[in-house]
Amino acid sequence: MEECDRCASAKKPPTPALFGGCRLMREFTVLHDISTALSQGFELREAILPMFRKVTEASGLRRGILTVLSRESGDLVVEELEDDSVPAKSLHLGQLESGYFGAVAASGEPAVIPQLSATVTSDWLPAERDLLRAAIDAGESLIMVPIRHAQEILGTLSFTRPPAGQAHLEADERFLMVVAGQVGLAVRFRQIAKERFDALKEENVRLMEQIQKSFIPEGLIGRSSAMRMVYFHVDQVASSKTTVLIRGETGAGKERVATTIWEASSRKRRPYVRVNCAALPESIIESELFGHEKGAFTGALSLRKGRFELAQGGTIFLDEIGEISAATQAKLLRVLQEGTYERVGGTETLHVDVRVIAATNRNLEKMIEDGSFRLDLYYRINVFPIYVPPLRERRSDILELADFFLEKYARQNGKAVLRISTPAIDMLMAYHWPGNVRELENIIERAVLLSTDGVIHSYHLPPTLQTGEASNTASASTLAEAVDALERELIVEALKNHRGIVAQAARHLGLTERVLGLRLKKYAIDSRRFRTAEA
Ligand SMILES: Nc1ncnc2c1ncn2[C@@H]1O[C@H](COP(=O)(O)OP(=O)(O)OP(=O)(O)O)[C@@H](O)[C@H]1O
Repeated sequence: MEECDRCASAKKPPTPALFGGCRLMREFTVLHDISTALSQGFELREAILPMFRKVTEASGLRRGILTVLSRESGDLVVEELEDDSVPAKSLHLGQLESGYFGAVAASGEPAVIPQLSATVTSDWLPAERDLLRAAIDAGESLIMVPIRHAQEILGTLSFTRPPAGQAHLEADERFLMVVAGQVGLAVRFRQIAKERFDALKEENVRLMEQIQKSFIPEGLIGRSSAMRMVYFHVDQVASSKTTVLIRGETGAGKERVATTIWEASSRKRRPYVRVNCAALPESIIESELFGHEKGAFTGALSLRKGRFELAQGGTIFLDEIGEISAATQAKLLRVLQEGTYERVGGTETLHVDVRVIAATNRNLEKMIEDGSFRLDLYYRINVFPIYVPPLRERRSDILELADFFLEKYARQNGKAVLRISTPAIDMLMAYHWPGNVRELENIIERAVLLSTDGVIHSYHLPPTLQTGEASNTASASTLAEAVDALERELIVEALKNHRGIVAQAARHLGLTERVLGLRLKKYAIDSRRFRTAEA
């Protein structure tokens, strides 16, 4: 390798050719590789082991050892070492100043021992001797440098050098001091990251416990952890006047959540005004929201109060807020910022004290990018976002919701519908619910109306739910097979309802006992199975 300019101009031979050719140039390259290695991975190990490899490959040094002072116990601990014959993790080198490694860390000065075998004394800890046993036996040298970050000592970095290379220990020390500077940064960065990560983890556990214990608001069904998170947020925000933005797919329950917030708030006895921004034509939305003066436009025969005025002192729920026009966005922004507005066609400035809850299923961030939603309005409404998850992400809520709607619509329609059959439950569970809770509610309402025997069967559910597997008709590729599957289900249901008594089940199905017996044989149904089953 060629000399670098610095070696040549110094008019002295290049520093010893340990790296082959000019050591300075090689060191520079290696240091670059080392800093790249140290920036990898979240765990210290993922950075240190590649660093050891780079150093040993480039320099002929061996047996990298990293010790780090524990920030909790103050002990010096072997964090990583290259020689995997030594169980590093069990090596605690004790408090600073005990032993040889501790002395280097405490003094903050590097140390070089040219001949380990001749130097190890009783001052060394047994753990240190174990750590370097192979190097002592091989007559190697030890170069140890402190690791610092700013002025704080973090630990030590050491390598050994086989006997043949002992002439270069000074250059090794200088090189390792530079490496130690980079290692110090890497260690400190990961210590801080780990402490923050642990603190967040603890906070997370605490919050999850709180969420598990948190209240379940009346009228909101579902105990899935996703919904508990919603309840937790409702609980946190309800009593304040903070603007809330509820997000989620259509039918997921955003309006239900908004109503719950109002019900749980101190404004419960004050007005609650709902506005569906998507349902109002652009031409009238402003006058709907802010009212208009008499004669403001053709047809404005008298003064009309807007929804904000009607909600004075209470709460306004702006559903589908993503649908409002640019002009209305500007006016809304002013209301949110200053609490003032004028009626359409009016000059009098009105002051409002209204808590705003908004909801949308639109991607507002994308709308901001497109220029169809104002960023400043977004900041004003996105003060406390609550995300209502889609039903397919909280399947454990499906049955509870289905039972809730079953009871509601049975009561409303004066019907004694008591339960949902197992195949129907399977279908409800297997479906992907693009219309979310609203779709489930509509389906149960319809099924309650269709049911004649107090049970919701799979055939009471609409064809969109007939996913084959769920309705036990997965292999029903022909009409005959589908009919068989349905017949089988009806027979099983009848047997369940009549505790396995074939005569009663047959009567219920309008069959003779003999015909039902033949069917049981055909479908390999054992009626005795239902003797203890729930009626
Ligand atoms: N967790 C729930 N518990 C009980 N009923 C619910 C729940 N979630 C939703 N519902 C009911 O489902 C139906 C649809 O809910 P809601 O109108 O709140 O949905 P949404 O997200 O506001 O829909 P959209 O985006 O179409 O306005 C309503 O009848 C509502 O009462």
